[in-house]
Amino acid sequence: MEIETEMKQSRFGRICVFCGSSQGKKTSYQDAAIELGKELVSRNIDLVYGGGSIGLMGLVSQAVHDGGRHVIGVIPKTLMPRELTGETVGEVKAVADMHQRKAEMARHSDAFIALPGGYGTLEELLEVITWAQLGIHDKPVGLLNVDGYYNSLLSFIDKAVEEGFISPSARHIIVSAPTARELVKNLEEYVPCHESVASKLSWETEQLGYPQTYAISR
Ligand SMILES: CC(C)=CCNc1ncnc2c1ncn2[C@@H]1O[C@H](COP(=O)(O)O)[C@@H](O)[C@H]1O
Repeated sequence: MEIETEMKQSRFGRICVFCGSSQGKKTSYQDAAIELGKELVSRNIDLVYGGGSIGLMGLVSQAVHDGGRHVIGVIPKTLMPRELTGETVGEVKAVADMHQRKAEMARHSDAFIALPGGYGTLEELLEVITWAQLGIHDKPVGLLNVDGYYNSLLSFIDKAVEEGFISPSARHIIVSAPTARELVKNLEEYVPCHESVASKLSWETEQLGYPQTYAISR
């Protein structure tokens, strides 16, 4: 029988987490960030995130670090002073700006997960969904819908499908679940099925700075 602490096999080496630089008003958001960190640890997965110790970003990174997994914080030079974003646990990757930060976070990860957050989180989430739609990557994108926080976003996306602005196959890019355990399990089983407008290889150099021979997906 599988015991709770037993290490689960994962197809992912590293997952990038987008989340609020604030903690949110409900403790369930904070609990979910810690729970997600522990879920990654239990599956032997390392973390890539935006760096620093503020908000949910601090909670998830601390949980992964405390569990003994590697943490990479990708942080623009202008946000590096500790009084702005707090101390980053684990490895710090300094980048020139927010655009390079997102490319680096994507480049180093095998999947993406968004916890509750604000504009920054939404922007990061929608960008990796758009990149998946265009075929820049084929990495799974998960939404941790804690206490229905993202219900209205998911309804809006369904409306965009109904109104003909998002194709039904592109709707399936987003994998959502209410708990970290269910979400990571669903991401492990995810098979990309949307059609992309350009081959992955042709985008790798342009968007992610890869040489053509480098394989993004593991
Ligand atoms: C006032 C000040 C300098 C705050 C520092 N603020 C930040 N520090 C680190 N990452 C951030 C910050 N603001 C946005 N981000 C990025 O955007 C997301 C959080 O933005 P938000 O709180 O959801 O909108 C994170 O995933 C992170 O990658």
